[in-house]
Amino acid sequence: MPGSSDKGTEGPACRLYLITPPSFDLAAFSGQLAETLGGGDVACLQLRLKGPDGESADDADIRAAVETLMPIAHQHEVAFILNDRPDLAAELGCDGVHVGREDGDYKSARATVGPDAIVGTTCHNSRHLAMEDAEAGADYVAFGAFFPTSTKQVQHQAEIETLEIWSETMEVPSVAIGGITAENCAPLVQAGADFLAVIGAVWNHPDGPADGVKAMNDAIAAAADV
Ligand SMILES: Cc1ncc(COP(=O)(O)OP(=O)(O)O)c(N)n1
Ligand SMILES: Cc1ncsc1CCOP(=O)(O)O
Ligand SMILES: [Mg+2]
Repeated sequence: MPGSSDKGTEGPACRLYLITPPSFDLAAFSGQLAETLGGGDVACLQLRLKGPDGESADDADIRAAVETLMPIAHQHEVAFILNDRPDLAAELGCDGVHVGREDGDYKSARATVGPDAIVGTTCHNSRHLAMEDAEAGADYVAFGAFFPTSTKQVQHQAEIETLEIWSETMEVPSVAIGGITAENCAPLVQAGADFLAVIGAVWNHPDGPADGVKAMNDAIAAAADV
């Protein structure tokens, strides 16, 4: 993972993992994305075109979004990760892919995208699943949902203790997700999360998404400073 946890060495111990809004007008969103990524530190951007009920955009819309948005991410030195689709990630040259438990397993994602791409997996609240994927070679493991969210109908809640034990015992970076905001993120940072993945906290920020990035950066820095 880009700039992943440098606990005890240099650089931030926890960084922002930004996920796109569930839908957007591509022309308008590309300008907004550039402005947003200019708002502060973002480690990676995940393209996730998917509504709260799990309905995904069609392949043509995903392809068009990757072709337009990946260069913008790269101009800001932000890694570009595609949700759910190792096949399209490989075809389109994305930096990585995120796969959940219903998106095929880690090994087949890795076989599709190759050895150099980032592969992250959803592990809900399970250190067992995370350990299996980490040992198989996953670049990060994601735990969640930590807080209530209206962005996705979630079936699993995660506990801060899961993150704490993971960060004390394992080297593979962890991502925390689900209802995370600048106001509630401190315990996740202090539990050792390497990345905080957010949608609403940035895209629904009352002062706009660039301020949303800045607010998350400031909250992470403040929590890490305690
Ligand atoms: C970083 C990150 N973590 C978890 C998820 C959720 O993936 P999944 O469980 O497959 O659910 P969908 O996002 O596909 O609805 C994620 N996308 N990113
Ligand atoms: C994709 C996903 N997986 C678990 S919760 C969630 C939604 C995260 O969005 P938000 O940051 O708006 O709660
Ligand atoms: Mg998925």
